[in-house]
Amino acid sequence: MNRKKKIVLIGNGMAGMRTVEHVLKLAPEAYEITVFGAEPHPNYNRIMLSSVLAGGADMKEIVINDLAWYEENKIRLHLGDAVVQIDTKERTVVSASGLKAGYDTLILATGSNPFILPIPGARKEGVIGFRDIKDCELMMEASRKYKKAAVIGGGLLGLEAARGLLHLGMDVSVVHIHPYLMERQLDEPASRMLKRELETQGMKFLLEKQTASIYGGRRAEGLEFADGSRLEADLVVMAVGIKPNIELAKEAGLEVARGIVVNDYLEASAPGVYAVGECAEHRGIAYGLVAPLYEQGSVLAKRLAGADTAGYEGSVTSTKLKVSGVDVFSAGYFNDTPGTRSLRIQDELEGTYRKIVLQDDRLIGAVLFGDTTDGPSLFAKIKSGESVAGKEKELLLGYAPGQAGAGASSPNARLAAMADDEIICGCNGVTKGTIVEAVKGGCASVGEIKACTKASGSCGGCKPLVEGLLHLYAEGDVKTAKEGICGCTPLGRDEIVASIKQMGLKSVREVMNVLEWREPEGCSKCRPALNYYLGMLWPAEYVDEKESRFANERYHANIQKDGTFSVVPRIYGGVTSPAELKRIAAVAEKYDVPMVKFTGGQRLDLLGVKKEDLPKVWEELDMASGHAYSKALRTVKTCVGSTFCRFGTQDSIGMGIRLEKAFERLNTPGKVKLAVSGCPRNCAEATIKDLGVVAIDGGWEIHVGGNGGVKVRAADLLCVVKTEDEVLEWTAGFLQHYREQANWNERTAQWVERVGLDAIKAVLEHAEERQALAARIEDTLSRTTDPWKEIIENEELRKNFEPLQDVQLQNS
Ligand SMILES: Cc1cc2nc3c(=O)[nH]c(=O)nc-3n(C[C@H](O)[C@H](O)[C@H](O)COP(=O)(O)OP(=O)(O)OC[C@H]3O[C@@H](n4cnc5c(N)ncnc54)[C@H](O)[C@@H]3O)c2cc1C
Ligand SMILES: NC(=O)c1ccc[n+]([C@@H]2O[C@H](COP(=O)([O-])OP(=O)(O)OC[C@H]3O[C@@H](n4cnc5c(N)ncnc54)[C@H](O)[C@@H]3O)[C@@H](O)[C@H]2O)c1
Ligand code: SF4
Ligand code: FES
Repeated sequence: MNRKKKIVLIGNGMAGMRTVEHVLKLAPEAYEITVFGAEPHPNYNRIMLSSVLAGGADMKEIVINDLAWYEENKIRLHLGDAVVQIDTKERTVVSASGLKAGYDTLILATGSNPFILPIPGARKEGVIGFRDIKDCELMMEASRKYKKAAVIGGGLLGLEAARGLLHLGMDVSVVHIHPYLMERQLDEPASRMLKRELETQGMKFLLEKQTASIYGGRRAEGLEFADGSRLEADLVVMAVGIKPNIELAKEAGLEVARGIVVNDYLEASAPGVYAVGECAEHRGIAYGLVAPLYEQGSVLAKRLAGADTAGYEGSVTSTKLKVSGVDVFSAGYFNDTPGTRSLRIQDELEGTYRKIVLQDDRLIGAVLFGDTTDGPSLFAKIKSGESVAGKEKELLLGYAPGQAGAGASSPNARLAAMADDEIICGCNGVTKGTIVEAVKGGCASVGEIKACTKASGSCGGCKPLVEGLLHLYAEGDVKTAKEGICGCTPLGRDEIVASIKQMGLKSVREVMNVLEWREPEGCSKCRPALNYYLGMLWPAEYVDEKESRFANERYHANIQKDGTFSVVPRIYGGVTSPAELKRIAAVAEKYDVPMVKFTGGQRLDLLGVKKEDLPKVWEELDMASGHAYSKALRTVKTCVGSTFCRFGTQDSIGMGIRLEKAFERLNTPGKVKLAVSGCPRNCAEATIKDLGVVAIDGGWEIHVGGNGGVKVRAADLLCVVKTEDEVLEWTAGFLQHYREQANWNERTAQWVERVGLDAIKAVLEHAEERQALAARIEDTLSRTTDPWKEIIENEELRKNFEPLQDVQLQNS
């Protein structure tokens, strides 16, 4: 059997992983792939950090490929483990943790580091760059404690950081060395308009200021400038440019200049070694924007997959500032220099500015402020280098002279006039033609177009244009177009569930075929959702489709960032015994479990278990699965209650254990946490749980829809009952109603908020309906088995836990 060739990728960032994605598409079986990432996160969209800071996205939304994706694609991923040495003769790399990996092909995609001004005080606490999740978190944390922020650098990054800090409630001053902002992208009039707009948003500016030092104690307290003046600041963000990260390559003896020197096929100076992204220098240029880096990745992937490809010839770039309420676009050479001529138009009333720069009848640059709709078509003309002789005014005005009015200059008219091969999404290289085709093929929302074409999936700057094309070319009213559960279907959850019921559809594949899924294989959003709906509707017949579940649910353990797993056995009501504790301790010792920890839900977590040890660990623990990895009933937290507590009015432990034993193994749309408190002092924090039971004199209160996570929500009081049996019946009714009505992946807090407590009460207060729901949940529960036990007893299933044989990686 032929040995698969090995790719080692250093740098789990945007350019490197885009290259790997392409290779997997073009030649899925050709390589064993190992990825080292210095950051402790899976591949994420760095561009979106600005939006995270400005409150437009959350960290979860910016993940491009989650850990399950790596697992599914058999990529060996080492997170938080930087490569520290490359031996280009032996063709090996060594990581900080001492791992040694051999390669046939090595891809360096180490990106850049922020440039930190070498001034006194630059290493003080509170002085940071803005490059990664860690920086973003530091800024968010600082904004909770401090008030004054200074951003050094009035370029794209500095202004986006400043906008984010304003959103976080800080008083923000931008310190810029030049007389006007974004001088690398804008001419002076556009820059002045930009400054005025940002000032109205609350940003302050100190222009032509050179920072000489940062003063303060251990933490920064302010900036001192070369002219002797000072600015107070508790947080200093340096955004004065970037430096390609080339140290590793340099030490390995590769040719470097500003970046790692590569040829048109991204080859570095040693055999089998390539570089892509910001760390690479091609024909003297190291780029700092994703579009050219993705172009490089595409060429390299084709090369590695053995597909025909022309070499990479360099890129003309365009930029768009991602600050809400401000539309700025810049492309090519926008300054007036000898041999160029420029045309400009400024409308102070409308707050718009347009400038085009020409050389020898060709368009070589453009700046737009206020309305950037024409950015893509101007950029296309710059890239094509075609003659625009006689069309200069048309380009400047956005319509042919004499055609003004009658909507000739409206964004729609301009979108309609664009040629099919004009690029709409620069980040992902998607043309107008591709988007129109997707719309005509049935994509009915920006989300669906993104899923089909990737357009608008990176910086989001092209979203208004994508939306414009959608409105222009969709057949029927887009506003009433349904938001499907994902890009594979225009159908919503309710329509899908109703069709499954009415047509008696019994498998994921059948649903996709009958309901005419656009993507025959579905995606990671719809497959698990369909698997859930089918299991919920047909508890007796439906056989759970393991491959439609996420990696955690397939392995019945939570995958950790180093590739090991965490094991949480079920400890009913949080009550254990010396014998059980001894067994857990013995297993932890035998399998070298690096950490045993109490969870927030009063359970024990064995962290760092190797995949191949999981079945043995479960077997020797001889305890039920705690389902800490799945959308299911997790824990029932209890307080001491009347058994020992002098305030307790009821037996909260006994009630908690009854509930946990009654509903364990139950699949639910989102995870479900319960708690029981023995009196209104509520020590078990029952009112921030999906369902919380609180004892009162002579009965129990049942609260629902609580959440203690990112968005805290206090639960709503559903009812007050007298007996434990009634608690059981109402809980059964509530959980089954949630199972039947909520969207997959929707927690009770979101569901209760969406449908309203009154609507839920109206159903559950009806005794017959409540009992019917309880009967249905009982039927489902009677068919469940413990997943750990199932694997322990089944040799075939145990094989899934054998170590991957196909990747060779040894400790040095
Ligand atoms: C806040 C922000 C907003 C931005 N907005 C835009 C935008 O709107 N449009 C745009 O086009 N561009 C934007 N950019 C720039 C864009 O994000 C970068 O050009 C792009 O991420 C570079 O990709 P890369 O893969 O070369 O580097 P990166 O994405 O930085 O990835 C490199 C990775 O390699 C890792 N690494 C480094 N050394 C090692 C080692 N020895 N071993 C293992 N791993 C290592 C790093 O930790 C990093 O995770 C923005 C950048 C930032 C910071
Ligand atoms: N929307 C976008 O496209 C976007 C957003 C953020 C970042 N990025 C990219 O990320 C990278 C980093 O961005 P950046 O803005 O740091 O780099 P940059 O090099 O584009 O801008 C740095 C700015 O800092 C100023 N500066 C330099 N020294 C200074 C000093 N001592 N005091 C005050 N100002 C000083 C410069 O005049 C310049 O305007 C770039 O490649 C950029 O293209 C792009
Ligand atoms: S909630 Fe009441 S019964 Fe339970 S531990 Fe607290 S004080 Fe005691
Ligand atoms: S231009 Fe950045 S996502 Fe389309």
